[in-house]
Amino acid sequence: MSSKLTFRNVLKPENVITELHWSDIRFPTSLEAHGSDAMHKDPDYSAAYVTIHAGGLSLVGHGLTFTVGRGNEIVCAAIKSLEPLVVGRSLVDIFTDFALFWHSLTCETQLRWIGPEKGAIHLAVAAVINALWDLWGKIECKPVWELLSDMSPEEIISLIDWQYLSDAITKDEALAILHKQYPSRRERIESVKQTGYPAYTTSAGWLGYSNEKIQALCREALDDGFKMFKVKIGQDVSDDIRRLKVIRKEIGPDTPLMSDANQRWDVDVAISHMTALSEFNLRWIEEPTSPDDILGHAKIGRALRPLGIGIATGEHCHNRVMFKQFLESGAMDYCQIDSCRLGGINEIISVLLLAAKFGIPVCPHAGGVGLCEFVQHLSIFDYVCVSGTMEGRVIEYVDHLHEHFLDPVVIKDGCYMVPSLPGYSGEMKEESRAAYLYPTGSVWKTLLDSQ
Ligand SMILES: C[C@H](O)[C@@H](O)[C@@H](O)[C@H](O)C(=O)O
Ligand SMILES: [Mg+2]
Repeated sequence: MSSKLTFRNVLKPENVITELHWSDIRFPTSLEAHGSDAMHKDPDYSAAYVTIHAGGLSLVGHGLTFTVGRGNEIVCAAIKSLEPLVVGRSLVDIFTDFALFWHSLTCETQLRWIGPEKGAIHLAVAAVINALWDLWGKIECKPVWELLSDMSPEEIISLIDWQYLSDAITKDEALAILHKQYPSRRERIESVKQTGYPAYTTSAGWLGYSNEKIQALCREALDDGFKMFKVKIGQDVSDDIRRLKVIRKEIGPDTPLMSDANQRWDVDVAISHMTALSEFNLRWIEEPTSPDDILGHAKIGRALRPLGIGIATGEHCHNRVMFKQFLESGAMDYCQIDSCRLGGINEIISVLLLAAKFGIPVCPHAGGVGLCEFVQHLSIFDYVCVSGTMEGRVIEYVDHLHEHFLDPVVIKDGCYMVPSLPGYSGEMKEESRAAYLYPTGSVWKTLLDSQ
């Protein structure tokens, strides 16, 4: 079979991208400490939001990348710099050789200097690529997980830029992983439609919440059917012990509980701090130290695994090359892909395949705006086409800002229900985009005037 994608649907050569728009949308979540952690005390969950229009098409692609506030200024400027690489391109050309187009964004000979494939420019790539996947799903009338799950193994691997991967995974190995799961895809689609995909909630455990708020939110989450929780830690040991006691009292000693330090510690401090918390039966410590410190994570992992604590990381992992090193060196027990930090689905698929090869479960990061909406598609695809299992896997859930989306996630009994509308589920309501536009939208006008 050819590795180039063939069109099942209606695209024509004249469907050329005519407009790429970006806007700076921010939600004042810091007012109530939603999303707060040991390093980000005042996050305003924000989206550098992109729309893509093409000639002869009424459908519009919507995408975003996530920041926690002022970073939006820089990411929006980076999206603007990508505009000449996107406008004027034909959709048929993009989708028939998506890897080539992806490479043209990440390897543009002047822009690549400020990456390559990391930081603001890569977040901007993610916003554009997310919008293109949304558009593709809408054109093919399928939710993105289904668009992907209807592709042959050869088509799937044609989406990936294979540069820098061959020492860890070859195309043949990737094909073998995908072919192994191919015959049983239908059974898994039926099963995930019935049961949904398990979620854990972080919403009860933000660092800035009082004891009373944590208690109330734990009870609410248990009533809603959540069976797994995550808590923010990392200030000082005694404060963490206080918070962990409150949570354990509410959820019981055995309910899976994960912890997240958001890069707070030096390596040795991480080991001693987590050793002091070992009585709380924590399944993982997430981002214990600098997200770039692969050897440091490996060292922490060696010290904490005997205590039953695994290492989770990935939400700040720049690209497939870093994931390759984390996975190959045994520095990661849970692989937390981020839908907006990696350069969109094309790069994420390569990480899913690496994780499958190294036998590490993928548990996506979703603590942000729109991230839950995106990552559900990725985990369902992983289950159907790549890993073939939900064993040890769980998707993060945060209970914030879903009301602003046209196709928000649906959680039942602690599980994500399979999305059914065409696209990537990240389209924000027009009125929300207008109200939260920074700094001129009505919500910000009122807030800024009152300060
Ligand atoms: C500032 C943000 O809320 C982070 O704390 C959040 O993404 C977090 O790391 C998470 O794992 O959900
Ligand atoms: Mg985290």
